[in-house]
Amino acid sequence: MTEEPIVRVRDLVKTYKTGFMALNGVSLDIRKGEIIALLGPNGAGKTTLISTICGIAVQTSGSVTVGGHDTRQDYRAARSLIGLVPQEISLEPFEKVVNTVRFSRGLFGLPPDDAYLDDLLRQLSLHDKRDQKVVTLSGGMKRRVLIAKALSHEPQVLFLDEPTAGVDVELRKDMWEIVARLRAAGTTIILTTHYIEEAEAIADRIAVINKGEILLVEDKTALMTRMGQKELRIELAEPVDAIPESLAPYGLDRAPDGRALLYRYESTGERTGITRLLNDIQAAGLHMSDLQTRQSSLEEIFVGLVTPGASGKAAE
Ligand SMILES: Nc1ncnc2c1ncn2[C@@H]1O[C@H](COP(=O)(O)OP(=O)(O)OP(=O)(O)O)[C@@H](O)[C@H]1O
Repeated sequence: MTEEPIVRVRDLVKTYKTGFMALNGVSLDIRKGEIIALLGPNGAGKTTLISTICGIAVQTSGSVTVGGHDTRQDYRAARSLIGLVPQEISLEPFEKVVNTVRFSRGLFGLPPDDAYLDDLLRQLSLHDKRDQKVVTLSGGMKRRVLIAKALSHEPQVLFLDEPTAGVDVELRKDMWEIVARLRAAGTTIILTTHYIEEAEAIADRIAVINKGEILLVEDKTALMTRMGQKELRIELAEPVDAIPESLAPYGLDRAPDGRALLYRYESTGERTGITRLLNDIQAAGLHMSDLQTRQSSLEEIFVGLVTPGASGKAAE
């Protein structure tokens, strides 16, 4: 039996006052306990989608339920299950870390629970900073405080809008570890990101959104296998000026220096044609010095999906 999704989005349309339709019929189920990454170019509608699910923006039509509660009819119950880490850092600079987190919890009408908050701060490696003023923290620590605030009322679902925008690589990896730990503790996580390697590193599922529409939602590994291509790089002992006519059917590319031939094939295909190609290369009188294969990255798949006219295959 499949479990009810923790977040259920149905036919969501959001038209702003300007008349701009930022969401055009989005439907999406988010499973309990997963990490789902929303990928999309600038202006695709990611923040609008998150804001609408969290009840910050009101949809024009369609519905959202969180834990079975409709976000319009039963806003408080739905919102109490959600933690939101916004894109912008918005913190009281002169407040102590622990107070700002306590305050967030209070906003949800929950009784104080310092044991929970201490535990949370520990989980986010913020415990030794609990009595420091926010203004004295580094940018990375401030982001952790935002996460602590978002989790202060013990929500089941955490939305992270661009959690690592503009942070350095080391901090980004720290953030990935935090996300992995939260997931292990049972939190469902929805994140938007511009960094495709971020989605590749931490998400279980990928949703690609473009121009207010969801283009696909798929298991990350399955997506990479289904849409990924492999490239075989055949290094040649002697450079060639042109690809021999007999090899034309393989659609090979020649490396700019003529020292390698590139062959692309479906990674899922049973017949890759490689054995025949290698025989034909030898028959054409070329000598190979090395072979390397490379799997296309999520980034290449993504660009193929959202760029008009790019890789016809991915746009199918
Ligand atoms: N309050 C608003 N009024 C009018 N248009 C808006 C409003 N907020 C967003 N938009 C427009 O809606 C579209 C989607 O914006 P949104 O912020 O959801 O995209 P996004 O995918 O989060 O983009 P980014 O990656 O740049 O953050 C954009 O074209 C944006 O200009």
